[in-house]
Amino acid sequence: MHEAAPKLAAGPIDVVVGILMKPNGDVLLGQRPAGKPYAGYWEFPGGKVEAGEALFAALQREFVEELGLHIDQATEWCGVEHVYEHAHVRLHFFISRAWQGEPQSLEGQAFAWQGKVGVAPLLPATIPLLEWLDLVRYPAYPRVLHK
Ligand SMILES: Nc1nc2c([nH]c(=O)n2[C@@H]2O[C@H](COP(=O)(O)OP(=O)(O)OP(=O)(O)O)[C@@H](O)[C@H]2O)c(=O)[nH]1
Repeated sequence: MHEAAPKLAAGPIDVVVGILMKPNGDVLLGQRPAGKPYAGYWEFPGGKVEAGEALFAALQREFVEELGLHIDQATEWCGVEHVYEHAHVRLHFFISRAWQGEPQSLEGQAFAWQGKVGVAPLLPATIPLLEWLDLVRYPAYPRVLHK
């Protein structure tokens, strides 16, 4: 008799996240709307990558859907993997300093431009990013200095 094959753990879900950064270092955060896991928590805008979709295309799509913004250019910044009780996610964080339009609340969510981030609570996997942001906030990143 064969034993039942062990259930394979679901692989991580790819999520793209965009940090819009103004020249003065302010970044845009949104509050998760009712009905989603962690409703009311603050996050950087973004969402799940669809099957076969390129990361940057997914980022552009999410910003159009959620905020009515067009992202012209973004830099892939860092990746964070996190296991929540509802999902195992692999987050791909981008920084964009080039977009068109003003954010609109297309999903009824609140949003806020923040220098030192003062909104709370933040999604757990996003909390460490706030400290790392200070590394890239003011100079154009990456910046190479010459003698
Ligand atoms: N957008 C965003 N998602 C984040 C961040 N940090 C973080 O852990 N996540 C996680 O990444 C996942 C994003 O999924 P989502 O449910 O918002 O994606 P979505 O907009 O495509 O949702 P949908 O499935 O309702 O269409 C969630 O599990 C969320 O907890 C963040 O800073 N921004």
